[in-house]
Amino acid sequence: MSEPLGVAVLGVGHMGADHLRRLGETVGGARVVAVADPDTARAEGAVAGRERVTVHSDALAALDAPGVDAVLVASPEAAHEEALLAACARGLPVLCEKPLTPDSAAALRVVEAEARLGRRLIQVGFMRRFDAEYAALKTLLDSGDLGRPLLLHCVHRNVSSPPHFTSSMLISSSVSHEIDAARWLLGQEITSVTVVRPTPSAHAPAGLLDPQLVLFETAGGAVVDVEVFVNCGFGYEVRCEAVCERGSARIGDAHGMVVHAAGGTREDVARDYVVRFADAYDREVRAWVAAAREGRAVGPSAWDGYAAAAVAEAGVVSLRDGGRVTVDLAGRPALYGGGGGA
Ligand SMILES: NC(=O)C1=CN([C@@H]2O[C@H](COP(=O)(O)OP(=O)(O)OC[C@H]3O[C@@H](n4cnc5c(N)ncnc54)[C@H](O)[C@@H]3O)[C@@H](O)[C@H]2O)C=CC1
Ligand SMILES: O=C1[C@@H](O)[C@H](O)[C@@H](O)[C@H](O)[C@H]1O
Repeated sequence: MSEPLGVAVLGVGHMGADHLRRLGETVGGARVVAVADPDTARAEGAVAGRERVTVHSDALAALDAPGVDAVLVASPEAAHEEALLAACARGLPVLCEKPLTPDSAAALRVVEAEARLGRRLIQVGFMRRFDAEYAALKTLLDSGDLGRPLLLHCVHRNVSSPPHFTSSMLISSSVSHEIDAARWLLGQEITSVTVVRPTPSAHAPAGLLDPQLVLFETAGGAVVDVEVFVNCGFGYEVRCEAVCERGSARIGDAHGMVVHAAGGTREDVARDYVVRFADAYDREVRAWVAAAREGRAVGPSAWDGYAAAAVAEAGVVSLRDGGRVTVDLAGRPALYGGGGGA
C-alpha cells in the first residue's frame, strides 16, 4: 500500500483520544479518516483542526465511511464484539483495546469469526508486549540463561479507579494485562485461578474489593501472584519479577529521576499508564499500522484475547465464591497455532 492507512477510531475517550493524537503525531503511515463516538461533541472536539475526518455517532457508520482501511477500537469493552464482528465481515484490520470482550463467550465468537476468514485481522491492545522492559524480560527468559521460570511476582497499582469500576473489573480489566503478560512470558496457558481478598483499603470506594491478590497456576507448573490495588493513592506501579532455577530478574522499578536531597532519596512514580507505557503504545500502534499496510496482523491475537477473558472469568468466580477455579479453554483453531502452549 503506498497511500497512508485510512483509520477509523471508535471511541475517543481517554485511550481513543491518546491513540488519535499518536496516529497524527508519532506514528507515520496512517491517517485518521473517521471517528465514531455517541458523544459527538467529544468526537468533534477530538478531531478539531484535522482535515477530511468524518464524525459519526454510530460505530458501524464509521466503518463504512470513505477511505477506511482499518479500525482502532477504543470504545468501552461492552461495545467491542459488535465492532470486531463488523470489521471481520468487512475484512478490515483491527487494533482492539483490551479486554477483547467482557466475557469469554463473546471472545470465542470473535475468534470463530476470524478463524472462518482463515487469516488474522485482529491485534489486541495488550501493550506490555511492546514495552522495552517486558521485551527484555521475555528475551532473557527465552534464552534459558536463568533456567526454568518457577514463579512470577507481579504488582499492578493505580492511583485511583474510574467511577464505573467494579470489584470484578480489578481482574477483568486491570489484571487482564498480567494474564496476557504471564501467558506470553512463560509460553504457557493458565490452568487455574485463586483470588484472595484482604480487608479493603479505607480509601477504596464503598463496596469495592480493593486490593486483591490473584494467583495463577500454569500448564507447566509455574505459579504467578498478582497484587492488584487500583486505589493505592500514590502512583502507577507495574512490576514483575521472574524467579527461575538459576536466578531472578525484575522489571518496573525505575522510570524517572532519582533525587538524593535533604537527607533522603526521592524517585518519581508515574501518574498513570499513559505516562508509564507511552513508548509501548507508540510501538504497539506503529507495529499495527506497518502490518496492516502489508495485509498482516502481529502482536497479541484474538486467541490471546479469548484466553485472557476465560482466565479472568475464572478469577471472577473465585473472587465471588472463594477457592481455586479451573480454567476451561475451547480448542485452539489452527489459525492461532492449534495445540497447547500460550
Ligand atoms: N491498554 C491500556 O492500557 C488501556 C486500555 N483501556 C481500554 O480502552 C477502552 C476504552 O477505555 P477508556 O478510553 O478509558 O474509556 P472512556 O470512557 O474514557 O472512553 C470511551 C469512549 O467511547 C465512547 N463510546 C461508548 N460507546 C461507544 C460505541 N459503541 N462506539 C464508539 N464509541 C463509544 C464513549 O462515549 C467514550 O467517549 C476500554 O476497552 C479499556 O479497557 C483503557 C485504559 C488503558
Ligand atoms: O488498561 C488499563 C486500564 O483499563 C486498567 O484499569 C488499569 O488498571 C491498567 O493499568 C491500564 O493499563
